[in-house]
Amino acid sequence: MMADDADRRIPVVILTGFLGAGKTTLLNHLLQQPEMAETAVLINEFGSVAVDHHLVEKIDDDVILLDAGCICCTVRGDLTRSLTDLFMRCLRREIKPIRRVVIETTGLADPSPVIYTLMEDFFLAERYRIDGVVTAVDATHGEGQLAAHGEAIKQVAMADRLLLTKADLATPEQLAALSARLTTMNPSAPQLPIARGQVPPSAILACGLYDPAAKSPDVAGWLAEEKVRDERRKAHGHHHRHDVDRHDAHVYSFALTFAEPLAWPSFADAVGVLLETMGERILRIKGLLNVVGDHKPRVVQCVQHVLYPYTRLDDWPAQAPYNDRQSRLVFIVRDLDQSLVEQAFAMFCGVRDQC
Ligand SMILES: Nc1nc2c(ncn2[C@@H]2O[C@H](COP(=O)(O)OP(=O)(O)OP(=O)(O)O)[C@@H](O)[C@H]2O)c(=O)[nH]1
Repeated sequence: MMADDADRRIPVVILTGFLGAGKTTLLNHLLQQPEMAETAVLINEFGSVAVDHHLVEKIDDDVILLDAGCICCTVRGDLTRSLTDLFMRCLRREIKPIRRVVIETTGLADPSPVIYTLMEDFFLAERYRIDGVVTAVDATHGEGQLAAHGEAIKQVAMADRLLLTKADLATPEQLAALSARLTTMNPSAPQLPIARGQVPPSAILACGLYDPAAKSPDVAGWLAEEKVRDERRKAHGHHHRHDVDRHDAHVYSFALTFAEPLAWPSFADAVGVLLETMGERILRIKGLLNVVGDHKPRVVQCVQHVLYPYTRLDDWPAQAPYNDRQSRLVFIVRDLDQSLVEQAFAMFCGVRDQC
């Protein structure tokens, strides 16, 4: 079934992709395009201290931050509430009309519960339709992530469009090998290599109604599993219980807060040593840093063993927790003891976590 002109439901794009694949970068580019006007954005993050919503350069305030935690586990109820609330606020004309919603999931999200919720929740399914699952795959780290993380496989298999990000950093051989791998996993999804998030909106919009039958047989199975989980949850009244079996229990997040401004060279040394010695176990680092001599907050990003060039925000966010101008770094790691990371910062920067 295709969405026709009579379908007045609000289209929802689900933007997914493994940790650090470039979802926020892509979103920032898209939201600058006139075709994307009147788009509400829902952002979900895994770490306890959210960073991404400060990095989305959106002029108005249609960016909604979902509760901390992963959208496919604890935050599902919050997704339903946020979309319901958004619709009702539009109806009551408390906010400008919206033409579309983009949901940026955490890099660890299994998209199936999000898809399931949008298709099966009675209130939502009457008012919203899935306009496509767009999956960003990091051309430089994608193959390793697909080999190590079941979530990355699901994100690819469920996609309507696959964006091979960081094409500027990948070799032609890397791109070709990744593309061949993606084709075997999801032959029907068009693939598009992109650099620095630069993709025309037409490449991600109007994918048609989400059709699990057009995907690999696994996809229908994952959605059926979701139904079973949902029924079990309802039967046991465990609406807010974390699905412990959904994520790899070895992967977890912690945040470090430093009260004193950091000297950039010492910080770079600490991160350099961490990435060199424990890079395999560091999936993602991101945060805002108060650097000696710099009035603007620096945005720090690492994906596995790569430290990306820092950027700056124009000003410190006015909202807590960042309004205290302390540096905060969120780590998503696999089997890595927080104390080892703390030791590196104590040794190189002479700072201790405040929490
Ligand atoms: N050179 C280059 N860097 C990129 C590209 N896309 C993203 N990056 C960088 O990669 C890092 C991670 O990008 P994000 O857009 O934050 O990735 P994400 O998928 O939103 O990350 P999570 O939300 O943590 O999963 C940032 O430092 C980006 O600047 C690209 O195409 N080329």
